Amino acid sequence: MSEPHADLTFRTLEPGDEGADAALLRGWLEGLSRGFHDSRNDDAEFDRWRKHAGRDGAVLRGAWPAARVAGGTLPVGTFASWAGELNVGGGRTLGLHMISDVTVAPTHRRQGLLRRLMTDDLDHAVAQGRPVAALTATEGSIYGRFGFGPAVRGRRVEIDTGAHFGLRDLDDPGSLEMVEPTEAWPHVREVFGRHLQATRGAVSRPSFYEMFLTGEYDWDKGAPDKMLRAVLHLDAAGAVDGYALFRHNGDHRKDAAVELVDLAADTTSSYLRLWRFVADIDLVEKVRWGRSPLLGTLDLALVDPRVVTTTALHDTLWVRVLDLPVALEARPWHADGDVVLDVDDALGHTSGRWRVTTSGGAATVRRTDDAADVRLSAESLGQLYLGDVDAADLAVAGRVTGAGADAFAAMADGGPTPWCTTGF
Ligand SMILES: CC(=O)SCCNC(=O)CCNC(=O)[C@H](O)C(C)(C)COP(=O)(O)OP(=O)(O)OC[C@H]1O[C@@H](n2cnc3c(N)ncnc32)[C@H](O)[C@@H]1OP(=O)(O)O
Repeated sequence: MSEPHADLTFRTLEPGDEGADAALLRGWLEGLSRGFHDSRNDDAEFDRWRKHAGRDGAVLRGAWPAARVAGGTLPVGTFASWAGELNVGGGRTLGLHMISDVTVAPTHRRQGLLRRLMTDDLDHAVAQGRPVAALTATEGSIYGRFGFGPAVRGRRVEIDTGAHFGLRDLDDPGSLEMVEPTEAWPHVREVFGRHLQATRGAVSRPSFYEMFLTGEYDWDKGAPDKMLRAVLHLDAAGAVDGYALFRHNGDHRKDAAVELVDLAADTTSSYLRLWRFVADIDLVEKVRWGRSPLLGTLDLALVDPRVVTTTALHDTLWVRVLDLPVALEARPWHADGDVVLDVDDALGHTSGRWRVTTSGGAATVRRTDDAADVRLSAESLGQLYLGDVDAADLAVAGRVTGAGADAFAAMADGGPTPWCTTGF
């Protein structure tokens, strides 16, 4: 039997490398667009994409078929990754391997091409010393087999900002200023940077967020985002400590609504004042937001919680542990204890038995030959890693087993619930 994929050439490309083959890069981008059913890209779009992917230091993997009828630059598989940061709780961030742009052409689907690209890429992540990998998924059925679990969930909400909207206590010494999104951008970047350091489950933003949050270009529309608006919140001393980016949906009748694009703030009073602002916009009585936490400060500050309707609940971040001791020692723990985990990891990165000893909120983790107290898969480990799902609930579902499951759950389970407002 011949080698699998013997007819394909596997390459990695670095868009940030000036000497990279521009024709292959262009082909890679077109392969990606084809895979996601997007339109072709013009020269300006290619330049824009390359600039941002280059700034991220992205590594692009692809599989190219031998040229037959076509010119040979379009790959039949695409896969991108780069280094970022993940807040793992307890005020700590870890190096993150961020994965995106995964496509396989219809001619080559279900022949193990994604498996090959994923295996190569995770090996690369380990070689780079990145302890955790993450992605956002198009389908829930793809990534569990590779050790990723849905680790952060979020909600799409519609908020009735009419007569029933009211906040309990809003004692805000600060003020608001509407500015152009490009003027807001340096502040948006700084406030978000603090949000990343403070929020469990938050992920650093890829470079393309600048284009997206300044309205320079909306990739979905293929045009600048001329409807984007920005407001900054300033504290009593005049320093920017919060922002909201939003756009009106263009409907000036019954379905007039504001879509909240992004909102972050350093303090609760700044956060709620920004919500008050968005809710008070005239001629609009609906605000929609796709990045709401499962239960957030706004929900708890509302006089009438029923003004919030959850229109969708989704997984926002899939996580895969690559270096188990580094990952588990970085996250917070909630009870002292000592258990031996036996992890079933089909790709091998976290396989085997590990003694986890917790004391005073911190863990030490060592490889061991001792008998296991707890058994779980790499996928379950990824799912419970940030605390979105309790180990106790996974135990009830039969996904964390063994005599030490209750002890492990007591050690691992505890807030806060993670929240991620970054898509990639
Ligand atoms: C992070 C991101 O970018 S998410 C975006 C994912 N991409 C898309 O949704 C674009 C459209 N889909 C595709 O391009 C392809 O179908 C891909 C990339 C999802 C899968 O690529 P393929 O090369 O067909 O996957 P591959 O053959 O390596 O499959 C590996 C395993 O996953 C399974 N699998 C692959 N895709 C799916 C799926 N969509 N649903 C369920 N199982 C799947 C295969 O059956 C196989 O299982 P096995 O190991 O038990 O035999």
